[in-house]
This record gives sequence, structure tokens and C-alpha cells, in this order.
Amino acid sequence: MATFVDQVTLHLRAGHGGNGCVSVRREKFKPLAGPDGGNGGDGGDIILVADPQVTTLLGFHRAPHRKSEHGQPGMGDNRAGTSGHDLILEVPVGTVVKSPDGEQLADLDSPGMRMVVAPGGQGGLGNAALATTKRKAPGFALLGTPGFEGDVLLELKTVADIALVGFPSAGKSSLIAAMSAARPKIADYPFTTLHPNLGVVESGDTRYTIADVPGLIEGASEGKGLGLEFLRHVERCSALLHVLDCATLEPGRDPVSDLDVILGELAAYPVPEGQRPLLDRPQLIALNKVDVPEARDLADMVRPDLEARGYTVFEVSAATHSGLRELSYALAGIVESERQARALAETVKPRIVMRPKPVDEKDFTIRVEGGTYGNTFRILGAKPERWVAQTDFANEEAVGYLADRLAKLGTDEALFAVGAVPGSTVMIGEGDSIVFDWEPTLTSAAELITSPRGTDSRFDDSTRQTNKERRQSYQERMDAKAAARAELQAEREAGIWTDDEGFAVSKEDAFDEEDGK
Ligand SMILES: Nc1nc2c(ncn2[C@@H]2O[C@H](COP(=O)(O)OP(=O)(O)OP(=O)(O)O)[C@@H](O)[C@H]2O)c(=O)[nH]1
Ligand SMILES: [Mg+2]
Repeated sequence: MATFVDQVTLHLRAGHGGNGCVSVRREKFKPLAGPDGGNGGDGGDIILVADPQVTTLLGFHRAPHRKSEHGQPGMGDNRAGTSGHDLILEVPVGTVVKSPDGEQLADLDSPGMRMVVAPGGQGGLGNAALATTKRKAPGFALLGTPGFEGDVLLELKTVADIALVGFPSAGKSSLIAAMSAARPKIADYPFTTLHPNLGVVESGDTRYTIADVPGLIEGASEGKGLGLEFLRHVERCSALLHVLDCATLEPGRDPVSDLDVILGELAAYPVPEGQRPLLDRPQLIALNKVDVPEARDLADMVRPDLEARGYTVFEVSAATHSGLRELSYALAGIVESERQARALAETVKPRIVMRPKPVDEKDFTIRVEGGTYGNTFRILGAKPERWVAQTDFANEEAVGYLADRLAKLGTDEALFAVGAVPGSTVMIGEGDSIVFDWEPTLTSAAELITSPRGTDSRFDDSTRQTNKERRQSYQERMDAKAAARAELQAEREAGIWTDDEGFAVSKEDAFDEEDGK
């Protein structure tokens, strides 16, 4: 069973806002004392928080459906509905949030980072709040809007200081077990490790984490073996430790060619934008299993080559712990200098602040779609779509209020500009539920009569008939009728009948058929 779940799809449903209330205050001797319907409460948000106490996404794997509370409806006597509670989900530090189609939404890589993944709906205004000097007693209230409903993908990328990389069975898990309190599974078959193990090492005053990841093979960067699955974890580490097996008996393998294969895979791995390529990070080499005499000889042999290529090389044995002390001090040194470099970079680099997406610059757009009965015009935009969600279509006053809001936003002018005419089909939002026959509520009648901006009907070909043309076509119709009548008369006299299918048959032919000839 997997104990380390590092990818999970969450199904989220944020609470909807409560509806506004329509109510009229009553007092003794004053039965209609003004509107007093309260506002609905907002729906609760669903919020992710990076929490160092949490280490896996396992909890979400078991219960992927999460929802926050709805807002309560407003009530009479100006009582507002209570807002729904936010739902806070604690996720491990290093969780990446993605949309279902893979777009990265956020990277919660430092403790305490928060992200509203699913905003709750807005509460609707009650009729008290909708009253104005012109509309003293509104007979409608706004509906609460629905909260976000949909999926997000959580992906955990291990955040460790050092990643151990190497072929399967090179001894990575043994090494992490020997250096830290981590107790990963160790066995001499390839791909014993299926999920990363984290170990904490204390060396002098430095505390750092090492991640033991599954073994790499040739082609890993293209997804072979556990390939990309785990190269993803290497992405977050500040330094790499190559673990090379000096005791392998497999033909065609030796520490140097193993290293070259791994380097090739690391070079081919596409790191996300803004991150250092894997091979630009500090790298050390551990020649493992030197407790085996042949391995010790081999290690002594390849060591000068590797050092000549610029690597710091350690001969170690995870079995006997020989050489581990030096190795852990060297790793601590690298971690310290990486941390200092990062701290320096952070003071220079402006802090990245997560902001909500900017509201559309333009409030709405209009998309013209073809249709059987002329063009359909679709109004798209956060505002008009929210307004529609807030409208109780059973209430005429509420629909009128929606029309006023849209007109104020300028949708009428924009519809004219793209060629809509009164009676055109207008839809709001992507769905098919809101369809209008457009009745423009224009202030200037002149605009109604003229065609779309930039054109002038006087320049167009007029398709209206003149009186003379009309009289002429009438004459032609009359003549055609008279001709047809005359023809029919002539046929009757000639004795031509028509058969069932309308073909002309002469009297004689008809008789022949009846004879059954
Ligand atoms: N003699 C000796 N054997 C070792 C040493 N380190 C590991 N081994 C053995 O090598 C085998 C593989 O060790 P693991 O630690 O599971 O190797 P790994 O690199 O984690 O392998 P994967 O998880 O499959 O990628 C086991 O049988 C270990 O006992 C060592 O220093 N000396
Ligand atoms: Mg292992």
C-alpha cells in the first residue's frame, strides 16, 4: 500500500451565498412602513494553507470531496443571514496547486502560505439595501450566487536539501537509513523504493533533510522506470548526491558509466521555468559499498578520474558506516552555503505576493455566434454573469432591475455596434439558460433607427420596391393567372384527364388500361 500519496484530485464545492429577503415593515397604524428585508450571508471559502505539521496528502486521498458552508438567507426586520464558515485545508509545504488541465495556480512552498482555491458565493442584497429615492419599496431582493464548484489537482514535490540519485539498488535507501532516523525499505531488487523517503540529518550545528528517491535508469527523463514521477522530487533540492554502486556484478556497468547515464537523464529533465536546471546545482559523489573488497579496489581506481572531472568524491559504506561522517559534514557545508545564497537572493528579489486574478479590464465582451435564425449575441463577463445569477426570473421587478444594470453597463450600445437589431437573440454567459429577445432600452431613439456604428443605411442598396415596380409585378401575376386559366380550359375541351400521379392521360389511353391489355 502506498503510504506516501503525492498527487490527488480534490473535488471542491464552496458554499453559495444566502438569498436576500423581501420584507415590508409593519407598525401599528402604519402597515407599510418601508422595506426591511436583510441581506443574505456570504458562502464560506475553501482555503489551502501550507502547514509544516502535515507531511502527506494522504488525508485528501481518502476524502477528496470537500465543501464549505452556505451563507444563510437574510430575514425581515433587517436581519442579515450569517455567513458560512471558511473551510481551511492544511496541506504539506511544497504542495503545488494545479487546475484540472494542468495549469499551475499556486506553489505553496513556504510555511503559512494561503490560497483561496474555491471562493464562496456572494450573499444577495435584501430589499432594504436595494431601496433608493426613486425605488422606495423594492418588491424584490437579489439571490445569493453559487460558490466555486470544481476540481483542483494537488501535487506534492518533496522539499529536501539534498536528493540522493543513482541506479536502482545503488544503496540510496541504505544510505539514508545509515545517516538519519528514517527507516525506508531496503532490499536488493530494483525499484524497492517507490515513493520518496525523507530523512533529517544533524551534523554539527546544521540540520538538513535528505530525500531518497526511487532508482533512475536510462530513459528516465522520458518516463521510463519511475522516470518523471520522481525526477519531479529532485526539482526542489538544492544539491544532489550521486550514489554509485561499486559492487554491482551486472555486465556493462561501472561507477563512471552509471554516472554518465544519470547525468544524461538529469540534463534531459525539463525543469519548470524560473528554476535552476538540475545539473547547475552542487553535486557530490558517494562511491558506495566499499566494505566489499572488490568494490574498494574499484572505488580507488575510478576516484582520480572523477576528481579530475571536478567532483568531490567520498568512499562510503552504508553497511559499515565508514566514511559517512565526512560525507555528512561535506553535505552540511553545501547546505549552509546554499541557504546563505538563497537568503541573499531573497533580500534582493522582490517578494512574490499571491494576488487574486485581476478583474476583467473591460466589464464584458460580446461574442457573435451564427444560428439558424440569424446571429446570436452572447454577453460574457464576470459582472453580467453574476448579475444574472442574482436575478429571480420569476419576479418581474427583479428582471427589470437586471435590465437596468445591463443598460448602465453599456451592453445596449455594444450590441448595436456588433450588429444586433431589436428582436435578436441575446444570451448571457456560456450556458444556454438565459436567452432574451433583445429589446433595447435606449435613451436616444436616433441610435435605434440608424444601423450599426460606422455604416449609413442611406448608402446601402435599398431593397424596397417602388410603386411602379409593385404595380408591374402585380400586373405580371395577373397575366400569369389568366394564362393558366385559359390553358386549363383548353385541356378540358381536348378531353385530357390526369391520372393519380398528375400525368396527362388521353381518354383513349385510360380505356386501354381498364381493359387490362
Ligand atoms: N555490502 C553492502 N551492501 C549494501 C550497501 N548499501 C546497500 N547495500 C545493499 O544493496 C541493496 C540495495 O540497497 P537499497 O538501499 O535498497 O538500494 P536503493 O538504491 O535504495 O534501491 P532502489 O530503491 O531500488 O532504487 C540491498 O540489498 C542493500 O543491503 C553497502 O554499503 N554495502
Ligand atoms: Mg531505495
